[in-house]
Amino acid sequence: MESEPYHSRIGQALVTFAGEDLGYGSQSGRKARLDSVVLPRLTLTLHAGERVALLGQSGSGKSTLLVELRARLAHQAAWCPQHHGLVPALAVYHNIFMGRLPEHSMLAGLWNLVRPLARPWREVGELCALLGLEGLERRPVGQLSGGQRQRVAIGRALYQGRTLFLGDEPVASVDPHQALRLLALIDERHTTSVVALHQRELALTHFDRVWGLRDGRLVIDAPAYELTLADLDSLYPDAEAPASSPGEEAPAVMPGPEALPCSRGRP
Ligand SMILES: Nc1ncnc2c1ncn2[C@@H]1O[C@H](COP(=O)(O)OP(=O)(O)OP(=O)(O)O)[C@@H](O)[C@H]1O
Repeated sequence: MESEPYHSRIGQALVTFAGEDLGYGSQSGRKARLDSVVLPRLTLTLHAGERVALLGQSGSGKSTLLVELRARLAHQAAWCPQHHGLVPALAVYHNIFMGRLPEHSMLAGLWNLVRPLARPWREVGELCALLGLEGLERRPVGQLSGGQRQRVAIGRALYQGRTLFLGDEPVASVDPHQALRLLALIDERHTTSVVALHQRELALTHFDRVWGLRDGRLVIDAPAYELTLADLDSLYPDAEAPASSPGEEAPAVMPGPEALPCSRGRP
């Protein structure tokens, strides 16, 4: 994937965690309290120009880290969440258009719901063509396949037009060829990205840097060219464990209404 050597693309630090606790808590008045720490004493830096693969087994804290990055990067970052956050009853066009909703007036937003505006219609159509969604612009998202929905969610993030991309498993439901094409599209339109994924090979071949989480710790923070698949295997201690018995499912992560991602500095 290399267009320009990694080191020459790296710019200034965009976000630094210096021994901070990341986890979930609650808000009382203006005070945030951290009730459960997922990533204690996290130390890492994201630099401009880096393409980072974020790995770790389920529950290791990838989403927790991404949500905190998003909070710190505010409007610089396009966001593609794990569960897509699409509105099933609305058409593909409207779901992608929502990426820029905050930039439009309330009236333009409402008008566009009834009758798409010419310019966004053209822009979204172009994006749909790139994403392999051409001809589906008017179809409600609830009538799409899982992979198509995933591409709509990526389309909405691309439509935000930011320089930085944060994706929580954005290529989990597509085939390996599509995954490569989508990652290339994300790279083309963003100078910096952090992408959670489970495809270890992709992490090594497509990204500059790998962050690996295990047992609440960042155990890998290294350039991809220094790593091997065996290094990444060490992030998945359960890989050899016997499969769970039928009917025994991993607990779903269901954030309670009062639980808020938050962090606590620890100098
Ligand atoms: N809202 C919340 N409140 C409290 N704990 C939470 C909340 N969301 C997640 N957790 C816990 O934080 C830990 C890390 O979860 P997180 O979703 O960050 O993991 P993940 O690596 O993204 O997992 P997956 O690959 O399954 O998406 C888990 O133990 C989870 O149960």
